[in-house]
Amino acid sequence: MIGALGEICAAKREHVAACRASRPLGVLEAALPGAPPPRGFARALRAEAEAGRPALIAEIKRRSPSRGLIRADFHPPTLARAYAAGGAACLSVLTDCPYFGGEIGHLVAARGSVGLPVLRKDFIVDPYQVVEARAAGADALLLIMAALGTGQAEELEAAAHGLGLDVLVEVHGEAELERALRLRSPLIGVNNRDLWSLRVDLATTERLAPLVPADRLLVCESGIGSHGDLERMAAAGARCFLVGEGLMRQADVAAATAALLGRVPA
Ligand SMILES: O=P(O)(O)OC[C@@H](O)[C@@H](O)c1c[nH]c2ccccc12
Repeated sequence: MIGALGEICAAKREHVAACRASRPLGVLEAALPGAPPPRGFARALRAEAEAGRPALIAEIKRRSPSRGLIRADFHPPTLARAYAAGGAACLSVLTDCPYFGGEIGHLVAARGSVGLPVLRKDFIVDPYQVVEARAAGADALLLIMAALGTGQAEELEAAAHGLGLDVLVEVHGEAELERALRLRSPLIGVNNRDLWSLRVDLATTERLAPLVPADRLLVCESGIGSHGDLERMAAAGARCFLVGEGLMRQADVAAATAALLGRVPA
């Protein structure tokens, strides 16, 4: 693999090897019974969508390879509470370190300060990371089809489901969507950002939404900056929305979240 995604996944494999050496899988597994029970990530999204409200997954994201530093004033528990106050249905927390400035501790801290279900947002390439996610209290994780073979994705999904984690399966093209639909997860994320070139185009969701079967829940990801963008994506058929930068750049995160959802005048 070449490009941004290839580089990140190669670095991730090395990182996982180092983690495994310092904290063997058996140690992580021993921590699982002490982890807080899963909160039902897919269930929370479905409840919002069925009530006719846009279901927001609000993301805690310090930096990114394409945008550099996004938020200097970065305190995950405060951000989690602001998102909950603004009306988010779920949280997403970046736990990748070198590229996104995250760490697993951010997820633990954010989750501990609110009652919302939390997605571990990372580049999951190894079953070790699935156990690590659940041991830290994650309620769901992301699988990126562009980074995984179908068999590998199936194996990681089975591991996640086996631990009670929900899975958001991410695609950004027709071939990836076709492979994603062979998995069991009801949550299909269409990423408007191409993870190879890092370019964002909301038309990606418009192109792929008609190809997502009605029994799956479509999550529109990336590049949503306003309530108008959200309405455009809703018109394309999305009922769930994953938003990071557009909210992370605002001084008043709770007010910005409510405005994005159209709960107060924008
Ligand atoms: O900050 P944005 O443009 O609102 O995007 C959020 C989220 O979709 C994005 O962070 C993301 C989607 N899929 C990913 C995979 C890895 C890292 C990051 C992502």
